[in-house]
Amino acid sequence: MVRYIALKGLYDLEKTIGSGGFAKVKLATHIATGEKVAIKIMDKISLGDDLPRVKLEVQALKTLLHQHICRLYQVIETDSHYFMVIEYCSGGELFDHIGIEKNRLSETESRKFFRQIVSAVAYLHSLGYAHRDLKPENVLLDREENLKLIDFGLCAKPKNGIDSHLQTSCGSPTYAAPELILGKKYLGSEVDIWSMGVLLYALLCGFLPFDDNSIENLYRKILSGKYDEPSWLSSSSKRLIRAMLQIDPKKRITIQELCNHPWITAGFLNPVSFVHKTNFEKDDDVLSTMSAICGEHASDIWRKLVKSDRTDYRTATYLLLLDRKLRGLSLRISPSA
Ligand SMILES: O=C(Nc1ccc2c(c1)CNCC2)c1ccc(F)cc1
Repeated sequence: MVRYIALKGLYDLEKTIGSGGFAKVKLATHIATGEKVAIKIMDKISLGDDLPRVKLEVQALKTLLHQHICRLYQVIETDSHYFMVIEYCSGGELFDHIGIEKNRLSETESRKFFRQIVSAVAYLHSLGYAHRDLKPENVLLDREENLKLIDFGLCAKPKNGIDSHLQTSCGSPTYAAPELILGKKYLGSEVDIWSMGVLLYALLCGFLPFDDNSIENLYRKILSGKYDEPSWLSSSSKRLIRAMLQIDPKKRITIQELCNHPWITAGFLNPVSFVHKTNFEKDDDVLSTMSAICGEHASDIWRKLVKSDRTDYRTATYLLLLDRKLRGLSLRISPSA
């Protein structure tokens, strides 16, 4: 096992659970609490001019506190690497959960997951962010099958707010909106709606609305806006998918309309909503557990936490203990911490 000095005494690295373009994700144990975490390891050389994406993702994840967005616990930077310690999603990718045999979900199960995606994206947009890379690989499940969005490396927070235009072409074409692949100016909120339409279609159908091995054919299909509507789709599902996969972004359903759409609210008492959290709450049990071990007063620990940049080991320990408490587990911490 490759040893990283920067993690010594803090995290024990285990198996690799993902590897993308310039990042490798490894399962690890946070030594002080014994909790599992995912550590995204990026070496600065292979990052190249993608380096700003890391800072963007860190800034976004530090701000975003939502039950369906993967939590950032700690960031460690060395001369050669970045380590992002993120919430571990032991259920892996949602679409692996759908599995091969079933290959698609029922309307009810699709709705359960899709409402969680809509809640996370509505929260993102309310803070002026757009994800811009919504795709199955970025939708994971935790141990309780709660959905978690990851990979905010492409997210954007346009300086003049979510309604100002972006231009950078990014994300994978299969899930990209027509205006994005045409290189037009686009609104992050509108391209996220299109990508969520592709995700909803994949949940309900078990395959993609636009797919082709040749990039030109794929583009042609996306720009045509034509896709199959399998017989098993209800008319309400078809109406919602059509409203999301509108070629003209101005005709596309908005995130607010989506939260209240009849298909989304069917069987539920209320529209999709989200809580506007941007600061974590003070928890006295967690603070007293930490103070019992490290000898500092709980009030001092909290003061340092609030003043910190929220990406140090103390923050990770606090948040992981808070997660344990919210899961009804005992608050234990090993003395070596
Ligand atoms: O937990 C993550 N990935 C993960 C976890 C479990 C499994 C996988 C990925 C894939 N194989 C099945 C088990 C994860 C969490 C945060 C992140 F930014 C990137 C990845």
